[in-house]
Amino acid sequence: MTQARKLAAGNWKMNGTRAALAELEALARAHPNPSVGILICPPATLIQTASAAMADTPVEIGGQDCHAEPSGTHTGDISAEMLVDAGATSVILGHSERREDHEESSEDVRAKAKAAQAVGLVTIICLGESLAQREANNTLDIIGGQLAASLPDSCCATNTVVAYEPIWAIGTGKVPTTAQIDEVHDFIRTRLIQRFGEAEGGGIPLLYGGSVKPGNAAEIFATDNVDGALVGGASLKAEDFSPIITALEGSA
Ligand SMILES: O=C[C@H](O)COP(=O)(O)O
Repeated sequence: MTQARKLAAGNWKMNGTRAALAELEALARAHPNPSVGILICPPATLIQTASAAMADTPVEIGGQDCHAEPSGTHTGDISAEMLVDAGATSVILGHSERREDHEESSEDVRAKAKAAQAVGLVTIICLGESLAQREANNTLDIIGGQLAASLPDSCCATNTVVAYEPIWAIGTGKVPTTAQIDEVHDFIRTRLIQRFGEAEGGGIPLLYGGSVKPGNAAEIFATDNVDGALVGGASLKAEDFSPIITALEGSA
């Protein structure tokens, strides 16, 4: 049985304009007193408005990336301090779409995580294997390598969340079996405890991400060492994300 806190996190990716804030309002109305954490990571343009709109609600707002440097000549980038200034409490780092689109390495992710944790952000660090890597039976090697290199030594139960997102399950409707999720989450938990100790490593929430929907959430949340989800497409509409939150609240 996991000792980590539970979290339902939504990653809006490059979706949403101000009109989408109505979905946040609806989500907050549906969950005035949730027993799990609720986080939405909208595009950067909406962080300040969204955090102001959610100020008196349990819904927290996060970023989708940050730069490793605090300031400087980095056109188009956003620092961790800027996210905090805009009202973010968390930041997603190392999502496979950033690792691929922006050629981010695990070392880049670790530098960003250090910068984010230094200003008080919770870092949601993403790991995941490709279909080719899974089919070659390399999943645990890949995940182990990404985990070791992406997490700085400053990680602990209160400033870190790890999200396992098999790349082949993202936005595809394909979901691993619960046995496959269980194997990877158990492996990550064991490595976290080996590195950070029972209290800290055992307390870091482990999220599953990849085609989580209202119809499969309860089964996924019943899996050992699954403390929540990082949800893409189904987090864009309150009517889809709300039952996922409710399923997490109902999980043991
Ligand atoms: O960050 C979220 C993941 O990439 C999952 O996306 P998805 O729920 O649309 O498959």
